[in-house]
Amino acid sequence: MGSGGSALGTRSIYLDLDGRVQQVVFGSRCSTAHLNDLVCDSAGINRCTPISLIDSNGATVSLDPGMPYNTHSTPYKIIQVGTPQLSQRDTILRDCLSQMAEQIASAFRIQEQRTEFSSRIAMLEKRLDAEGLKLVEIDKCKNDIRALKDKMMNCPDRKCNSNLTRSLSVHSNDTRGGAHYSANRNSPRSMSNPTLTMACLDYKPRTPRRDVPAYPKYMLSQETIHALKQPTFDVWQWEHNEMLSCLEHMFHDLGLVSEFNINPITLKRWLLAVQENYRNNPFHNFRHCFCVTQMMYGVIHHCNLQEIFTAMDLGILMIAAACHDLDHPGYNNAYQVNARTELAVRYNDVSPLENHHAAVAFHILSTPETNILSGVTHHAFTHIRQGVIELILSTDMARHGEILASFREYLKDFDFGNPEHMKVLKMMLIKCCDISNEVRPMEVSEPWLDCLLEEYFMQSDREKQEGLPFAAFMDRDTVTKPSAQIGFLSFVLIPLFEAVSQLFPQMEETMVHPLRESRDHYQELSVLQETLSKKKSADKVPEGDDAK
Ligand SMILES: Nc1nc2c(ncn2[C@@H]2O[C@H](COP(=O)(O)O)[C@@H](O)[C@H]2O)c(=O)[nH]1
Ligand SMILES: [Mg+2]
Ligand SMILES: [Zn+2]
Repeated sequence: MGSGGSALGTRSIYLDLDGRVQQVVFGSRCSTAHLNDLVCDSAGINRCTPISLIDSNGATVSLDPGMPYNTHSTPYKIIQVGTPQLSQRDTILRDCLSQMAEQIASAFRIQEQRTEFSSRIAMLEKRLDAEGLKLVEIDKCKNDIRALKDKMMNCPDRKCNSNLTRSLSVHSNDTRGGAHYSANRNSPRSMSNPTLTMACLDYKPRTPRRDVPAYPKYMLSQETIHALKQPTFDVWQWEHNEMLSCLEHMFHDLGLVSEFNINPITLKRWLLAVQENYRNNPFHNFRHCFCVTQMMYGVIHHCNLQEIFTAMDLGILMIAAACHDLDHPGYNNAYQVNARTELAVRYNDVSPLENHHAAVAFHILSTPETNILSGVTHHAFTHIRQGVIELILSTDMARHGEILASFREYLKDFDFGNPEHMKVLKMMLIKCCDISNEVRPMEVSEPWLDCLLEEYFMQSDREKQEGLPFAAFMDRDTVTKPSAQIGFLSFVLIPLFEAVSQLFPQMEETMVHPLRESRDHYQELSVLQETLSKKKSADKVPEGDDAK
């Protein structure tokens, strides 16, 4: 083998690169690493690739500056012996590149996932569409959740826009000491949600969340006891627990507790259950239940109904009044029918709400702890049940004309001994109490109108949103207080009370007169509003038009 040395201190080796011979020249003081790089560069392979040289005899030659020389005719072959060993810089570069690659891949994966999610959502939407109403139901749920949140913020069961002064009082220890009922304005049932009721075909009434402790006997002041019997009673000044105490007093006072052999604790539990099964709708809430029952109690005293009705009938009137709007969802029968809710489907569009109120009433009475009728005979229970159902069903205003017409017929020769006459009289009485807000003083009745319109507007807003028919009298764009009341007073309330007052003339002064006054008030208000709006339009006429 000849020496690859030179006078300049350089050396050279020959490489066989796929049959082509290449000379590599390097300095005599070149490092092994540098020589490695030179060989790799000549062969066009990565400098990091571990290589070995093989001589013409097949022997391995170590790659270092002192390696044996060779000639053009005995070139070394290059063998790659492993994966490249990376320099630190290359390692960093490789890591960066692999991270970038990973990110690009994951971006692609995200895109793929997005596409997959989109198609899955589209599939679900298709399925929901295919299942028709369910999509609407889900929307309703969402709206209801929104409405519930609004309601929680606004505390709806309240006295609307009214600032009444306390004219009546409750003895300080009768309800507020905690030993009695606790106020429960914002119970979790505070939702206007027909969907939830509708979804629950086997309605389970709420049971009182607290048991009734042994408590000191309630003490209503004499003033309150007296005021409770009047239609002028200020129903806005009482907390729920106070209203419960008042209701309790009424049942005791009418002798129903002894007549029905009611355990006083069971009465308290029943009242709590009734309260808890009213929702916090703007209008159809526990306070409305209280108003109707208090008016019934007032009418019983005012018209001496104890003389013409049995205790059982009085019980039927009072229980029906307290239960007549149980679990009202805040949307009327027209909505139930048009929206084809579960209630409408369940009751074949026939008074779905009233049927539901009655069913809830008897669910409550089917629970031993809240069954105020557990002490009566089987026969008496059946009679009371029939009477209460009849009365609650008669509160459907769709039956107003029919019931009033029957009563007018019987009035021609009214017979207090005729069960059919008495049944229709009871229907008339609960109907009167149900819509009696306008009988009350203006400062009590007007906030109720605000509440009623609030509930109406909620319904028509929803009907518009759901593409359902909506009633003009519920439309916020057209209704005013006078427009809501003049017709209702003239054609519904006054004729109704006038008919009953033919049997009980004492109602003329206490109830029919206030109704006429209210009608006159709203008629005056209507004229005033019209004049004002005409003046407003006139003021808007441009000056140039005046000159004409
Ligand atoms: N325009 C008015 N409508 C009234 C008023 N008070 C009651 N009503 C309507 O009657 C029903 C009564 O049935 P309910 O069992 O639902 O309470 C009520 O829904 C209203 O539609 C009134 O003062 N003005
Ligand atoms: Mg009702
Ligand atoms: Zn009612």
